[in-house]
Amino acid sequence: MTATRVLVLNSGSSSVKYQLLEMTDESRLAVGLVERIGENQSRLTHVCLRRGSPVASEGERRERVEEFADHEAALRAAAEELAADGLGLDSPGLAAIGHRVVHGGQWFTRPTLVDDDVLAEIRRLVPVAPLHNPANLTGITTAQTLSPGLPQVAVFDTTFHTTMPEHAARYAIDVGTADEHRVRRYGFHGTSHAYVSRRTAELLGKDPSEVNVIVLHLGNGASVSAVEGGRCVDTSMGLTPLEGLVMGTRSGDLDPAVVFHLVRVAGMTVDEVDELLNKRSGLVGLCGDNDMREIRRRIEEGDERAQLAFDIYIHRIKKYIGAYYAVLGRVDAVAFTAGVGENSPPVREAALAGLEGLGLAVDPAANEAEGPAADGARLISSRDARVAAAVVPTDEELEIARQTYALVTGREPRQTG
Ligand SMILES: Nc1ncnc2c1ncn2[C@@H]1O[C@H](COP(=O)(O)OP(=O)(O)O)[C@@H](O)[C@H]1O
Ligand SMILES: CC(=O)OP(=O)(O)O
Ligand SMILES: [Mg+2]
Repeated sequence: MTATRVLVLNSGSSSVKYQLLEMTDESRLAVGLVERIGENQSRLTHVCLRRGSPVASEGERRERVEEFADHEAALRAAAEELAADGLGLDSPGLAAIGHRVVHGGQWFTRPTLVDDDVLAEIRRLVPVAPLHNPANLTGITTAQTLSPGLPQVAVFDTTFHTTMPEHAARYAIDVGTADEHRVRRYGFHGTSHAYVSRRTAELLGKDPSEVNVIVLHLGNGASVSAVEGGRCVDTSMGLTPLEGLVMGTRSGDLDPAVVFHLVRVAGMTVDEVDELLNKRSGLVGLCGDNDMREIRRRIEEGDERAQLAFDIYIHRIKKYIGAYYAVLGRVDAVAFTAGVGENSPPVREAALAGLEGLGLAVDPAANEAEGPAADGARLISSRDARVAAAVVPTDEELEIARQTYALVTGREPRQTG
């Protein structure tokens, strides 16, 4: 049996998303999610879409609610579910496992076959991606144990941003100190920004090299990037995934002196400030909820705290659209993606409201409608808008699978959407 399948693991701080793909036609054989890892009511949801052997029926959805104490336990459970469908990690059809790795520093400019040196480098970057890289490492080492000898490929969030020019990547601090400690802007969600900017070009009927796109990746973590002819020229996240937009639990941009103030005047430790800015800020810090659905529901009921949190969130997005418009000079499209970007018409409407002077205008009916394309990608701008606005669902897993399969087979990755 030729090995043409790729398992993709996207390990987040408290969840693992996984997908098994058949790369000859890019179909999904199984998808799953383990949420609330480390809590006593973790939940595993597994859907088998095509049988590997006659055990489970197609489209069967299974759920397990139990305690998965850590990412290793979660991955072992996911592997059991795959095995129950005859799609186990030891099946001969599996060509490789592709891992999303959030921080790859400056050096990983392409997907990389994992060896001990690569693992050591990902470990060295833990201090600058404390919510993500430890989970990514556990994902890789557990997969190595469960499928010894199988190629493990790391696909980095930072890679797409390594094309940023020096004037966008450097902070204006002492050069010697910055270089010694590798303090610079790396950017994240790169796999998503790459995929969505290409898919947006395709939606406009153009080659990626011809279009300039502002991509708004609005998930729990959120970032925006300026993509010029297919290359990233600026992005809102920096040394860590804390800079930039207001996020579910992270503050995004603030005056760095806020940190000194909280340490010196409020008597907080550096670790306490770190926890405040990463976990108790953003939407949750402002109004107690980080889920945009719940925030919109509260706004409908007249809740003022939820309204203010929403307004701050939108104001920051607008500032970045303006900034990246200036960086790019000419913009062909603004694309919304990830959980909030794909599913929240009020966010898209508010983010582009009042930007008619920049050539941006939303068609209210299109903004509410479902997309005609199979993947849901669609234009939401009004006819007279000079700059397109689009909803483009991201597919980090497909992109990681393509990169992984290309690396192990020695072929170029597919470039469509
Ligand atoms: N139907 C919806 N309407 C508004 N927001 C939504 C909807 N579905 C999901 N979201 C938002 O998307 C977020 C998750 O986005 P996602 O891209 O999956 O994040 P992550 O990959 O960081 O876990 C949720 O926290 C919620 O705020
Ligand atoms: C880098 C980052 O913020 O990732 P996520 O949105 O998955 O938390
Ligand atoms: Mg995400």
